[in-house]
Amino acid sequence: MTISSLVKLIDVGPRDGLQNEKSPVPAEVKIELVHRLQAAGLQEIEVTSYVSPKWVPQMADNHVVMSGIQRKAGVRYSVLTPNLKGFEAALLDQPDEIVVFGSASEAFSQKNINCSIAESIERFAPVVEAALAAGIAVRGAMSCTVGCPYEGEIAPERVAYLAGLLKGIGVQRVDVADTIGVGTPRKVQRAIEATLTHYAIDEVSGHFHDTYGQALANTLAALELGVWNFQSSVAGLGGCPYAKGATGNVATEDVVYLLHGMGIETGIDLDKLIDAGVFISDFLGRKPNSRAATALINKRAG
Ligand SMILES: CC(C)(COP(=O)([O-])OP(=O)([O-])OC[C@H]1O[C@@H](n2cnc3c(N)ncnc32)[C@H](O)[C@@H]1OP(=O)([O-])[O-])[C@@H](O)C(=O)NCCC(=O)NCCSC(=O)C[C@@](C)(O)CC(=O)[O-]
Repeated sequence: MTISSLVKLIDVGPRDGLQNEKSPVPAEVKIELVHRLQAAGLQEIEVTSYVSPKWVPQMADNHVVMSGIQRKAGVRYSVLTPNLKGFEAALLDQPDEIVVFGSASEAFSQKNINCSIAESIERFAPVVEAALAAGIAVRGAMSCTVGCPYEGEIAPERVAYLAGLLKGIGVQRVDVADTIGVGTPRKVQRAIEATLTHYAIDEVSGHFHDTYGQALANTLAALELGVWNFQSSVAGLGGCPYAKGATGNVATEDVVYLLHGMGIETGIDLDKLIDAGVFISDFLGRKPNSRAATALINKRAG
């Protein structure tokens, strides 16, 4: 398989990146982050989630954030919707894409969305149907495709099983997520290959957390299989509230540096992206968790 000469990145920083922050991040800051990401050339941004504010308080301002964004033509804004209640709320804010989020691990499904895998599919089915009827695209996030914080290693067959269930209810494309960042290249490739038994390569994206420093290697391994859609988080923000100890997604800056270094186009201006990462990191009172950003910031400082 040839490596694609073009890669599409979905920055999930405003959602996956910020959902785990303990102190509330004001809606204006989230909106400004989205504006900076789109100005840097991101064409897909995962903005927020319509989940229970009791479960994830940081995303309680979903409506304020979504309605406060000055949308840029050509940019796709996606949001997470776990059930019809979330979808109905999201619909008012007109996302371009909704994301239902399932898990290859039963235990993680219970901890994250309070139901079994089978029950999650029953909940997602009417959401998918309603979204497609409203002309909204549907993505499915598949958590724990290589490892689970509660069950340990996850076999590729379980990924194929989940992918098949999502395909069966009409989910158009899926993310192969290494939620806790335990994956290494061959394991990640097996999870992707399992997904490819139900989805075409153009419908599969990689979503790698960087807990063990493997996310860039895993990105390269996915590229080698022909994957050309990836999720990443500006400044390496994030973590999942139901995956203790897991760190953020791979930093978008690091992925862009890797891709541009390989001659792969992303449409992203790395300098502007770094500034977006500095903006949100300054607000959070820390340095961007990106090796490329740190190196280039030091270089700028001379
Ligand atoms: C899914 C539920 C809602 C089920 O939660 P539940 O308690 O089973 O739901 P319920 O239907 O019994 O409702 C309980 C209460 O929640 C309310 N409720 C019910 N649904 C909604 C909604 N959509 N929006 C707002 N409120 C809602 C509902 O109205 C009710 O309110 P009450 O009567 O108690 O006041 C809950 O478990 C939840 O919100 N979980 C949040 C999970 C989450 O956001 N996790 C993080 C994102 S996933 C992730 O990060 C992984 C990913 C995608 O990045 C990929 C990867 O790396 O793996």
